[in-house]
Amino acid sequence: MASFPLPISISEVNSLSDEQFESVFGNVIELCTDAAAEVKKKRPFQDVTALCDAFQSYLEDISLADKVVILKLHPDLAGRLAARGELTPESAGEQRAAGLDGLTAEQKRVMDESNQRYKLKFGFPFIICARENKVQSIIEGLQRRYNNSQEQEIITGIYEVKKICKLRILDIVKH
Ligand SMILES: NC(=O)N[C@H]1NC(=O)NC1=O
Repeated sequence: MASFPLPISISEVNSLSDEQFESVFGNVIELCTDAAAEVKKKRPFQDVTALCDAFQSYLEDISLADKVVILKLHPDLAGRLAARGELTPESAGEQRAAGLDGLTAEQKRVMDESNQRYKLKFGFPFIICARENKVQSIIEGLQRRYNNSQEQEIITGIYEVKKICKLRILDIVKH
């Protein structure tokens, strides 16, 4: 991670070395360092919106197969990695913000079963921007979206990844 205090200004973003840029933005899309490696080539950015747009374009322009790879990089919400304390700091903070670290036994059972069922149907985890939700809306979304088609869920999953990405960038860059 960065060896300087965050947040940083857009001009500081533009002055980072390639290596620093990849380190600072390497997890704005969960575990997807390729995105930062591509986006760094688009510098300079005029403002934080332009930087966010570049990551969003990356997510739009990749193939369907690569979109699925990105969805698969995400941890389950309130899943095994969370229980083991092995989430990335970003994901841990987001899951905490939604209240997922304080589930009742019944909520945990429903989450586990619904996550499992969803993953079995689609082949990738259920993804939602946790910071924009609370436990109840996450459980509802998980159950409602199970009825969607594969194609719809790839689109919706990537849409949620874009929201997660934007909030992570706004934690890093002054705006
Ligand atoms: N599965 C899933 O949605 N995970 C992600 N959501 C979020 O807000 N942070 C994550 O890691």
